[in-house]
Amino acid sequence: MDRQADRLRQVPRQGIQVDPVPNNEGQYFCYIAYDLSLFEEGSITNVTASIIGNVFSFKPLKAARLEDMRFPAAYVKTFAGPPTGIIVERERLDKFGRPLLGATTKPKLGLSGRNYGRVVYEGLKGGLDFMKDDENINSQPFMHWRDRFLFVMDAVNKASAATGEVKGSYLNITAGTMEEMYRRAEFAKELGSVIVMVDLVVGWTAIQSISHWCRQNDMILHMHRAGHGTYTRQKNHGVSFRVIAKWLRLAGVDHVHAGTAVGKLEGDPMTVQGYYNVCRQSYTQTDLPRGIFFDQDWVALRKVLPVASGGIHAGQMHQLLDLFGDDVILQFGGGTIGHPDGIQAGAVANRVALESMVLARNEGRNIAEEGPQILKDAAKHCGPLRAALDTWGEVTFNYQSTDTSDYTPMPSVA
Ligand SMILES: O=C(COP(=O)(O)O)[C@H](O)[C@H](O)COP(=O)(O)O
Ligand SMILES: [Mg+2]
Repeated sequence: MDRQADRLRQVPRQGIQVDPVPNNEGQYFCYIAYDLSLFEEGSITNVTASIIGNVFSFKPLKAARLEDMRFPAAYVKTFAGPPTGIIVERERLDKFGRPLLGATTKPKLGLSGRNYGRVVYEGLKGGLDFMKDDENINSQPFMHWRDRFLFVMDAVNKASAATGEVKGSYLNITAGTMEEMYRRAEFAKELGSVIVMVDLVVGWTAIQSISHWCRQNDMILHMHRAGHGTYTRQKNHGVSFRVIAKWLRLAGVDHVHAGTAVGKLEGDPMTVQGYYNVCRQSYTQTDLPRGIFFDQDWVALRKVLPVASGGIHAGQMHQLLDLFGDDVILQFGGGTIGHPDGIQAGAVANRVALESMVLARNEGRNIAEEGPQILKDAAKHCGPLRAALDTWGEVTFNYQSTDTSDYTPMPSVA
């Protein structure tokens, strides 16, 4: 890594530089610096058409992977960025000093609007801050979008009244046309929702358009990265998610799914922390163990709140808090709704697990090591947490083992 860092310092500000010697996998690192005037200001669509438009299909190229990008401050300044940002979101929600808690409503397909609303109410009443539509919940024959919005907002209002807390549910406005997305967004606003959601598959122009709408309407924008795995997962071809995260911050989303490290979906801890840093730092420094190749000045662009979601449960609370800190949404779908005593009990278990862990951390305890005991102690006074730990068990996965094999040092070119 040191040699690679030395190498990075020599990267030119213009032109192409290819390492003369391949790494152990027979791959070459290549650095390309483009002239700023080749890009339209404020358009991720234009950036992507240029950077990944044709290159990846060239015949002589067996495979290529875009690992990272650095944007000059002058170009960053041409984007509006997240419409709300972490600071304003926390103020609007009146929630500070802890991660936010959410859950994806399950089963993802098949519920009627009324039954869907019941799940939302149970989760929020039990202590979650947010519930969330799943990525492919749009407007299907079993539940039209308007019915979903009405039943969900009824649940949000009732749960807010019952708990005295600000609550929300990400209403997925993803649709086949922009006109329809705006129609759904307007209705969400009319009903008093604080947040709307779109899927990454809507495309960059649609993301930037809806981001502008959110900015004009004081609405939080949640982004589900549906589909990203088709081009981010293969380590020798495609685009790293850290680049997608950078594009999304520029394009302007408030939340983005960025991985869990300890859940059911791929992503090692250090690399996932790198994605989080890109989302929520003011200035991201080169950090090769976390896959960050370049310094990036975000020039006062607001911060994106990363979302940890995908097969996580209360028994992993210490790991999640230790890995990601406070500025994150911890989203337990099956880990709430699959609770043996019901959805509300699942939400109570997650809220109690989170608050006990935050309290222990604030008292100076080492939660990474003492976490399982802290959870067991909290469960003595909380039946739902006890049942959750009995159901999903002790955590055995060693999240500190870090696979950095993707970033084998480049050979020296001295
Ligand atoms: O439905 C879920 C998670 O449900 P559950 O909590 O029941 O596993 C989401 O679509 C995943 O978060 C997507 O993955 P990612 O967040 O990595 O994009
Ligand atoms: Mg999902």
